Amino acid sequence: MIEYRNVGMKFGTRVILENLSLTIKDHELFVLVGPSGSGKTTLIRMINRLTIPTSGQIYIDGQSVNEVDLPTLRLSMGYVLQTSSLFPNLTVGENITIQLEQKKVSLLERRQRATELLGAVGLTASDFIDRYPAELSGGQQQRVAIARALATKPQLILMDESFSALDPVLRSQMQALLLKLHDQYQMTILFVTHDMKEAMRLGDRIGVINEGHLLQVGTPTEIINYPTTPFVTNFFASAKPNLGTLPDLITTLKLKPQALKIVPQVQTVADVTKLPIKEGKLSFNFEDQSYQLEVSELLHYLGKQEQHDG
Ligand SMILES: Nc1ncnc2c1ncn2[C@@H]1O[C@H](COP(=O)(O)OP(=O)(O)OP(=O)(O)O)[C@@H](O)[C@H]1O
Repeated sequence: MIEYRNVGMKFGTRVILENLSLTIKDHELFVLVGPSGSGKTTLIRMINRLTIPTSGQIYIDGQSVNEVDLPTLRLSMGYVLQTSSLFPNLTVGENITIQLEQKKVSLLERRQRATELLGAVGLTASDFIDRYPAELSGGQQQRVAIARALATKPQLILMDESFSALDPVLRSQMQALLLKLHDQYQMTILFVTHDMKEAMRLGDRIGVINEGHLLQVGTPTEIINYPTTPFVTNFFASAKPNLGTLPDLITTLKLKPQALKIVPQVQTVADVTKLPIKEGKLSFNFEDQSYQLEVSELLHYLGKQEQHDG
């Protein structure tokens, strides 16, 4: 469990964070979301002591991070940044296992672990293990960075805008990969992003931060349905379609009609009754994403379309 207790941060006379308290539970994927400059990076860096708060304390499992010896603290967690932080002079395999080398794990074991981790992040070990970072695409580099963060089987992974530099398709694939890895390894993940849609997709819980103030903490459903401030309402307004609502479906259908089996089926209101619907929702997968569509919305849309066509 990670606890921020009354944390404050000033740079000179500028107050960046004031009296912020937050608890992140074991095993959860917690997303800290907020606009640029709101204090997200400052907060995440306090956990591995890259930034020292000017007031308050951070605790991991009840122990202040200040009390842990720095190399031990950093070795105990993975850290994935926005752009590749791989060492250019080391191969992919060496990059992944660098912390294991520090822990004096044998070369054979390191090689085995790198092979296993490359598989976990969707890269064929025989193709990638001996390549250098410059020989990889941006997306592949981020996969390797994630593999490296997993190498010591940490209980905690910090991710700071880790997918922000990727194009939308790759970003979506990486989000799906992260959800899969989280499911598989059950580590605690603190993920920082300024993208509300990414927050909605990834977060077990989301913390919304603006100008150094934590405005609301809740599940994606709570945040969308019960925003407690106008800022949260407005910030998430554009995130709604990505939850699988109708505009999202329509965009998807128009782009790739052949990819969705339901396309030819749904032309009129009557067609909806023939679809496999559970508890008022139509579920389907498309490009690694799961969509759930409220049937009432679909009917509403089709009703409008029929009127329009008529
Ligand atoms: N070393 C520093 N010295 C002075 N001001 C700083 C320093 N680091 C961060 N800040 C300021 O603190 C505020 C919060 O920065 P931070 O990087 O935490 O925001 P952020 O939410 O992560 O933004 P972004 O999404 O753009 O990375 C910003 O106004 C920034 O200018």
